[in-house]
Amino acid sequence: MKAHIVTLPGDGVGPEVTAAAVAVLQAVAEHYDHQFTFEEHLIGGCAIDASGEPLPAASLEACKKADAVLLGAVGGPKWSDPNAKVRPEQGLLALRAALGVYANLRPLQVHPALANLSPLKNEKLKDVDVLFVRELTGGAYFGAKTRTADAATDECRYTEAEIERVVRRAFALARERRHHLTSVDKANVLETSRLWRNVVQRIAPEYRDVKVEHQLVDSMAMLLLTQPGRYDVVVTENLFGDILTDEAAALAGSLGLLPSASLGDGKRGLYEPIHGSAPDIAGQGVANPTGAMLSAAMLLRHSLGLEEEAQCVEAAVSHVLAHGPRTRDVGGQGNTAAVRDAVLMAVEDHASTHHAFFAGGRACG
Ligand SMILES: NC(=O)c1ccc[n+]([C@@H]2O[C@H](COP(=O)([O-])OP(=O)(O)OC[C@H]3O[C@@H](n4cnc5c(N)ncnc54)[C@H](O)[C@@H]3O)[C@@H](O)[C@H]2O)c1
Ligand SMILES: CC(C)[C@H](C(=O)O)[C@@H](O)C(=O)O
Ligand SMILES: [Mg+2]
Repeated sequence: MKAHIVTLPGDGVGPEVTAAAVAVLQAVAEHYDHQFTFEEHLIGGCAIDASGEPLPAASLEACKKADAVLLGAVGGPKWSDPNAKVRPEQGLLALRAALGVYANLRPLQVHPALANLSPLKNEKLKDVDVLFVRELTGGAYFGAKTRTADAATDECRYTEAEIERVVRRAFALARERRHHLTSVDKANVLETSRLWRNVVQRIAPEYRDVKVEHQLVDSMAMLLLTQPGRYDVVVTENLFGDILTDEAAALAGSLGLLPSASLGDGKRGLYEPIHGSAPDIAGQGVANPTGAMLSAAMLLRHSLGLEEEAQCVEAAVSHVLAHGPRTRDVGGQGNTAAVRDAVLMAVEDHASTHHAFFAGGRACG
């Protein structure tokens, strides 16, 4: 198939991990006879430096015309002055809003080879398989903001329609998985959370085969660490989802491991690892590219409908996590390039094993 992919490497380690993810997509194209074209654009701090804007019009226009968008990370100390008029993160938020990608899927699994890195020893970590569905285009991130000399506000606003579309997406995903949905809110305090809970309760009867539970976000933060194996799909609002998924990354062993897919109503999606620009390691070539490469797998699955190819990339990444090389955040000494090259070889192995075995079929892994 033909697909046009816009890449937005961004800042810090963003370009380092995005290059690895693009290499994986190029390997998939080569081994499965697809034609993927790539077009790189600016976003974030590098875009501010070049044009004064965190999301230049040319970048947004290119994303709107693409089949999928692959993003690295934005931000860094150079642009983090709290009094700055323009910030890299505004570019990312504007892009998510403009693409209408309201459902941010963030899967969490714990690779058996990394279980020793997890803070949990008492849980069967191999049973951990959680899909977070984070609302991505509403809440405090997008509400009105005010600032006076000695006070500031961030309005947290949700409409029923905004809640309903992401909750329906989460129910549908629960149906494809283990039929269990946990809705996380702060309904004991926040009006937006009471509306959120009302919407979940109203919709639930349409999905009788899905068991629903409500959990307050503070206790959820604790339960995620003590009983992660009991969760299937977890749906929550924007800010809670941001925080809980970095916590989830600690369970997996590193923030560098987790991917994400941001989806709207169409096929086009925005794919990015959940981590940031990691200024403390940027430029050293040691960033873990796993989250970015698994985001590329999600791109193949959700925007291009290439499930077998997605599974091939996931199997290749899993193979390399098991056998190395690994980056130092996950206990290894390998650099980004070494991990990338090992994954590329594993993709080739999987693809060619399959072709030899099935004489031209396309399954892999
Ligand atoms: N999607 C995004 O673009 C995104 C996401 C989160 C943070 N940010 C931005 O990134 C900047 C830095 O934020 P932060 O330091 O709080 O979070 P961060 O995710 O950049 O880094 C947190 C810690 O995790 C480590 N880490 C992150 N990614 C890694 C990887 N791939 N491999 C190995 N280690 C990795 C870092 O070295 C650091 O120690 C901020 O400007 C923030 O706004 C951007
Ligand atoms: C950089 C920032 C705006 C972003 C968010 O909070 O959504 C990041 O933390 C993420 O998780 O993608
Ligand atoms: Mg975050």
